[in-house]
Amino acid sequence: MILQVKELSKSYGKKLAVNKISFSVEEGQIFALLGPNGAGKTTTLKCILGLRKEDSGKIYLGGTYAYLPEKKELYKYLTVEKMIEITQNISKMFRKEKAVELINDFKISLKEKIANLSHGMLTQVYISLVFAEDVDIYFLDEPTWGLDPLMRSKVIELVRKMSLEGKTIVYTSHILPEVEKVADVVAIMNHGKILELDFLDNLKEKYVACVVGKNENVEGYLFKETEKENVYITLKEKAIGKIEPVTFENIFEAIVRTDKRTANL
Ligand SMILES: Nc1ncnc2c1ncn2[C@@H]1O[C@H](COP(=O)(O)OP(=O)(O)OP(=O)(O)O)[C@@H](O)[C@H]1O
Repeated sequence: MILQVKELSKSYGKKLAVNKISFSVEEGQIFALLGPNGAGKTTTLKCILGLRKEDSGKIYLGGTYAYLPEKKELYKYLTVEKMIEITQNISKMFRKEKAVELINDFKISLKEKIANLSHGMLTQVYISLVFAEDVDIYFLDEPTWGLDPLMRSKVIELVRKMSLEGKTIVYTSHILPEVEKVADVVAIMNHGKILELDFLDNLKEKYVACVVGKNENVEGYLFKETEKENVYITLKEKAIGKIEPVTFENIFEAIVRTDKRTANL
């Protein structure tokens, strides 16, 4: 195990941003932390990286790491080339040739000023700088935010390649089809809690939708209501009535929309 988080909590004043969450990540795994805005994903990453001090809980991080923050900001008045040079001077693990190769792959000129890059291009430069670090674990906070579909695929391809090389990836995202393409394990967060944590394949396997009459009660997440029927998303063994398959998106939506306590799972 390369990362273990145990009972981590963090508040900002009265706001409980992360509420006793636990998970662990194995070497070489791609671990996706999912959840709607404000779920507590960034705070979790920041506590792991020591950028925020947790209120309670234990964190074990057993390797070198690099971090792609949610706010992708680089020094505006430098060129991409200068940015690479500076990064090389401050980081022992940085491989200049790798950064240049990745930036060339994204078809961005090394002579370009950071200020002239579009949001997507800036993200690509930042991702290249992060992946050029020869570390054990990469923490990526919304690495594909603001990228067009082609570029998103490219980044996801990179994530997969790094994982094949034995690197560990922990990343946050809102984009479920993309997560589905690449993640080994997913943790679904809402209101500071992890509501579901499993291998993606297990998760898709263990839930089904069941359609029951209005007066029937199912232990599960109420997903849809029609005049005559209710549709629940529930664990296979708890399902009654007419059973239908569900997509990962359905499962995510149901878990995030319904409070776990009312779901009785
Ligand atoms: N510096 C801060 N001061 C006060 N409250 C904060 C601060 N940072 C985050 N929060 C609050 O903590 C909660 C969790 O925020 P966090 O940024 O961790 O969520 P997130 O899941 O990363 O959201 P998003 O997907 O929108 O980036 C939110 O309610 C947010 O408003």
